[in-house]
Amino acid sequence: MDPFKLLTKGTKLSAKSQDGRLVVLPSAGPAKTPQTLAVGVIVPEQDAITKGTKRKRTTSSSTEKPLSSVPPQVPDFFSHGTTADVPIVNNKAINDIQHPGSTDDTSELSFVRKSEIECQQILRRHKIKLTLMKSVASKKRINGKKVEMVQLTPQPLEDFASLRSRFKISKRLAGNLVQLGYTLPTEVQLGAIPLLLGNDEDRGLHRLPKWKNTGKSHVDLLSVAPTGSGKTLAFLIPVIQGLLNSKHESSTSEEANTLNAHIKAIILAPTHELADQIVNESRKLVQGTGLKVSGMKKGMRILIDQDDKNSAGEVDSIVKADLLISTPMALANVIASDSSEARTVPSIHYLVMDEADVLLDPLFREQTVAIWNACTNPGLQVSFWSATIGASIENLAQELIITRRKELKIPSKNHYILRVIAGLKDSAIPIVSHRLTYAATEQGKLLAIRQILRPTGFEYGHSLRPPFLVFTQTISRATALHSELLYDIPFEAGGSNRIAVLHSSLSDTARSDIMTRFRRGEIWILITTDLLSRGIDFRGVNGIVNYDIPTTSAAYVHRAGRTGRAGREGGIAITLYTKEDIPYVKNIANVIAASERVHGKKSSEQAGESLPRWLLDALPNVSKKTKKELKKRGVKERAAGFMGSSVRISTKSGFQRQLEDKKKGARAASQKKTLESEVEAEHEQLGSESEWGGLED
Ligand SMILES: Nc1ncnc2c1ncn2[C@@H]1O[C@H](COP(=O)(O)OP(=O)(O)OP(=O)(O)O)[C@@H](O)[C@H]1O
Repeated sequence: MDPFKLLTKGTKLSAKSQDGRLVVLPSAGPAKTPQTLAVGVIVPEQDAITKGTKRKRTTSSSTEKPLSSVPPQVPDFFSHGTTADVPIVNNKAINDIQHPGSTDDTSELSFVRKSEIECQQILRRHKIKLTLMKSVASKKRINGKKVEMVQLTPQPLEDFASLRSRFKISKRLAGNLVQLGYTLPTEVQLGAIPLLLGNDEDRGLHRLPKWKNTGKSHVDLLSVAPTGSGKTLAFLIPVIQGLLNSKHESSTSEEANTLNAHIKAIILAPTHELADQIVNESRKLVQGTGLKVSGMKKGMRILIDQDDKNSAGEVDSIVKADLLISTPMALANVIASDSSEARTVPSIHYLVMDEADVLLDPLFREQTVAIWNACTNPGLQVSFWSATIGASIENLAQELIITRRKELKIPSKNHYILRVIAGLKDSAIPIVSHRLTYAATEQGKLLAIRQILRPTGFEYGHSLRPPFLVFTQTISRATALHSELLYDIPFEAGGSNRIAVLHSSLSDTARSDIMTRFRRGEIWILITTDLLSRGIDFRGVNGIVNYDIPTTSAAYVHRAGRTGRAGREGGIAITLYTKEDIPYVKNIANVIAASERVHGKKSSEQAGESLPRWLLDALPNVSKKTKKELKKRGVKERAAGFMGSSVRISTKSGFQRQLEDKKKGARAASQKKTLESEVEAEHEQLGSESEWGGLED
């Protein structure tokens, strides 16, 4: 049966294949656990999480129930925090958290610290590594020796319920987490939240030689964790709790009104789409807390000048929010264009950089650093988050932290730069099935994508079902591919309405309209550029197609990471490559091989994957120079402005095109000839008419 026809009838797909077998639907289905890296972990069942009863010992692979026992699942494409994705939660627990005093207060629960060995075991099982970074460690000269990096053992966060008992987070925030269905932290949350919310003992800093207990040390954090592993929540919980603490403190001081008009935290993200998504996530978490979250919009101002105050001493025209989320460009422009002399935002206590490697890439670096420099508060905590942070970006981040502190004369005593890594650094998500497919030519790629759209011998779990994303190298290629595929979806399945193109040349309104329609499931195939490759969380996306190869391995990691979110299995990442791509494709093959090794597939041939050992060996290595050029310009034959026809997106072959051009030329010539002869005839007629002289009265 045509999958499109099936989907138009509604989203209530039966989980049975044609032969009547029960099948696991791809990543649109609910995740068993958001923890994707753990081995031999005790995974509490949902009931056990909320009722505190049954526990089950299992491994990540053994958590899978046998196929026959998987209950039929209803794909709920793109649902965001709706019932299909949210585990069953205990209403009593919500009530306890939201209505203090009505029953036992969870904050009364005492937290028992684990021994260092127990902590080490948990961290090892979850593949979490915490390091005190070189820049600070070497300065401290531990035991008189210059140390490169020091490994720390923090107290991990094992469940969200302990956020109240351990860190005394607000009842509202804890209640919102329960209501949104968050019970079990993902690996990055398990490792990073205690570092940001806790004290030196939680961070493991107290075990450092020469450590002096001066209360809570100041930490800045670099965090590297796989795509879809919940980094957003890992930075939002500590920031929101920090804002609530400072709101509570300032409400008792005289400056309360003025202080409350100031923004205290900034989150930077590279695209509007990602910034909007973080705004939405934050708003859900701050509900009922009294905190205000704002996304940066045109015409907003953030700096406070005395002139801005009206007669009542209130501040007009200034965005009144505790947390501001923006792209670097929008915010840097606002700061630069402000009329006040200082152009600093001293009220900022938290600066979060999501997709930090892009924000510190030359493309955005100037704006990002300008914003950072404007944050002059000595207590500023800065954190960097991404699935890929290379060594050069790590070093740059440390350098910038240290230089800023020196310039502002902030003492470095008790200041630490920490790094948390979940899983294998800079690698592609292992629960996704990665396929590298040779398509030979552009024509081959078109045929391949058409086959993906209309698969023959369709089988659940093997073919890529809509909804999915298709990535191209440039805007013009995205547009060309869209026009080419526009009528490929059968009319009964919604036809051309089901396929759309999204890129940065579209207006903001058009972009957000397409995003909404894709999230709602109205659009099934979204053709885009790298604009959507980072951070965007479409829960129900079944896979991605790299129509054009990504130009860096990091880009591959992020594009592939749009599927397999929060532990959802069954996602597919297909990369089509042509003969032009062969010199560059080894990068991607290496990332895939590393990811499959993480997933325990020792030999991909054995595992039946599409990346056999011989291919990996046969592909040429990519030189550093080529990598650089590729990053800058992409595959040059596909770059904007390249005139060659061999890489044009079109079903027609060059020969066919030539024939058509010839025919067109001949038709035009014959039309011209006809026109000329008609004109001539007309002239002749006019001539004869003039000779005739017309009728006389
Ligand atoms: N503890 C959790 N339990 C269940 N789901 C979670 C948990 N934490 C986050 N999620 C869900 O996981 C999905 C991915 O989260 P998020 O967008 O924060 O990932 P990310 O690590 O930032 O990914 P990327 O690197 O692609 O930006 C979201 O839908 C989020 O709601």
